Amino acid sequence: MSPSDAPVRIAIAGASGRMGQELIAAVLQNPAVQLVGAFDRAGSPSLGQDAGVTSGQHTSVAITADVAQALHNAQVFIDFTRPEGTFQHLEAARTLGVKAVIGTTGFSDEEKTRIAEFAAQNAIVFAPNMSVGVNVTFKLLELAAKALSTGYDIEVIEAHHRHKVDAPSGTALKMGEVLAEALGRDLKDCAVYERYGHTGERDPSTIGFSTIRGGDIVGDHTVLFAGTGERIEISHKSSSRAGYAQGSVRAATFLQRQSTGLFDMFDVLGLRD
Ligand SMILES: NC(=O)C1=CN([C@@H]2O[C@H](COP(=O)(O)OP(=O)(O)OC[C@H]3O[C@@H](n4cnc5c(N)ncnc54)[C@H](OP(=O)(O)O)[C@@H]3O)[C@@H](O)[C@H]2O)C=CC1
Ligand SMILES: O=C(O)C1=N[C@H](C(=O)O)C[C@H](O)C1
Repeated sequence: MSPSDAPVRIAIAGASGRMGQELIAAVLQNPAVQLVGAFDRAGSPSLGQDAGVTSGQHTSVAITADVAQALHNAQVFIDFTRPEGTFQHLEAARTLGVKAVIGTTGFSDEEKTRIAEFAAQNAIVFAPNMSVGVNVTFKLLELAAKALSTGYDIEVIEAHHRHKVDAPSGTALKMGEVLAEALGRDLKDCAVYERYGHTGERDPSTIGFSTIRGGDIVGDHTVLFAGTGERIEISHKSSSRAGYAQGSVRAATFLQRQSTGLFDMFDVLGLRD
């Protein structure tokens, strides 16, 4: 086996989280990658457990709160945590030369700039949605927005589980950016995130966002183009988290061919124009 064929050595941040567990399962079943580290924050009840426990597998990797120890043998770490955690992990990874796949959402614009600065040293894939289907949906939205640029009001509607802490979802915001760019607008100027009371008539230049939170909804996104006498809806619905995890593993193997730079799933999937 040549070094380039060797499995990519992966560490998982937020190892006991919903995505952390899904990622560990995806890594354990994919021979192109190898689990070498799993970490979670201090105080997590999962510390010391075998990382494979939820997948029903025994691994030689125990979940630790020691980020440097979890990263020391890794080539890439995959982070689905919270923005403040992601930056702590990026700091540790910088000194060790470890690349990153970041799926965490809820970053401010200033924080996104900081991620780009980290990527100048070690390559990063950063995307609010790692599923192939959602990234293809972004392309469909671009096409639809260009074709329906006048006479159609655009609304982005998203629904997620009751535990989600950020709104609108990172995916919904990215959809807004794709739509605004296709229409030659700036999302900052045309997004409407709230409506209440006497709102006045709808401004046709706006892109509206609606957020639903409840139960165990994995992640639904719909963009509505509402015209006169017709409506077009483009929807993506996730029924499990497997697609996010498999996309993340694909992103980690993509990083094998990159030393520095900031990438997203369009780069990983070959969808960039
Ligand atoms: N890009 C994509 O495709 C997707 C992105 N996401 C995003 O991934 C993130 C995680 O989602 P999900 O797995 O559902 O969330 P969970 O809350 O289930 O998991 C988050 C994990 O990160 C840990 N964590 C929380 N805060 C910190 C911190 N400050 N430092 C270090 N670790 C921390 C949690 O530990 P503890 O339990 O102790 O709090 C937990 O282990 C969200 O931002 C979500 O939007 C989710 C799905 C797909
Ligand atoms: O928190 C989640 O669950 C999800 N978060 C991502 C987002 O904010 O877009 C991706 C997916 O929708 C699931």
